[in-house]
Amino acid sequence: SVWGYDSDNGPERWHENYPLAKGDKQSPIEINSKDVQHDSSLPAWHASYDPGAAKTILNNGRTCRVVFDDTFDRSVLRGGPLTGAYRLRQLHLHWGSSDDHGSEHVIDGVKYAAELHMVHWNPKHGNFAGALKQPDGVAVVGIFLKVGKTPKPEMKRILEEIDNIKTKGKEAPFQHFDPSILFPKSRDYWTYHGSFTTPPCEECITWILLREPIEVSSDQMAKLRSLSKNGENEPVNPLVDNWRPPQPVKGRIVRASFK
Ligand SMILES: NS(=O)(=O)c1ccco1
Ligand SMILES: [Zn+2]
Repeated sequence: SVWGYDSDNGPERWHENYPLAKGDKQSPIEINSKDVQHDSSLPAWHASYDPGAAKTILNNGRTCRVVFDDTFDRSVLRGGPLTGAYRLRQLHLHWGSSDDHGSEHVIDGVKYAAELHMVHWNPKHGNFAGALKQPDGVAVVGIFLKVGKTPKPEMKRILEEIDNIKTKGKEAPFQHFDPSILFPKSRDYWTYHGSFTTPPCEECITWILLREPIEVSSDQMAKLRSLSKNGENEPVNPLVDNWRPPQPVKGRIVRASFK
């Protein structure tokens, strides 16, 4: 059966069809501050996104994804650990069945309610498919979502669309959206080399994980959990717990831009 997050097709079995899943540079990982190397030479990262590049939002049965026009250098990420400008292709989220878990990366034992990924690729490799085969092919900015009392209004736009994409395969226009409004105040980040957290789990990602979580309300998390894995007119199967657990670090160095 197609890969997913259930007991019969979940992360423990992905390697049966996707051998890369057992590689030694897999993501996510657990980050322990005591093992992190502060690198004072790490530059700041910069995103310059064109709100006009946002196109659609869709439920693919595994996550809620916003897709951007990446046919030219329209919305790009540069700096930080990166060389060159990486094009924004899509953003999506991973979340739990309750507020106490849901993120993929775990920070000093802390699991956040959700984790938002902004996926960018390096145009020097021609196209996204080519970038997947390169160690410097893809850059993902990860933002943690923490449940609190002062939810960030910028998440509203995405969550308002949920009602239009309840079931698998549903898509809706999603335009005039600049995802940089989702960034927290601080630019502090951790970076390490890893993989896609979903099959085929290619090890082509420079991860840039923001230290400061953004806040969402418990109601907003409930909204996210109202998405379904199933298609219209199929038995309801809630889209929750679409996260891969931390993978072996295997001696990799995680650097921090901050002390
Ligand atoms: N979760 S992730 O960011 O590694 C991913 C999977 C597919 C595209 O992006
Ligand atoms: Zn992801």
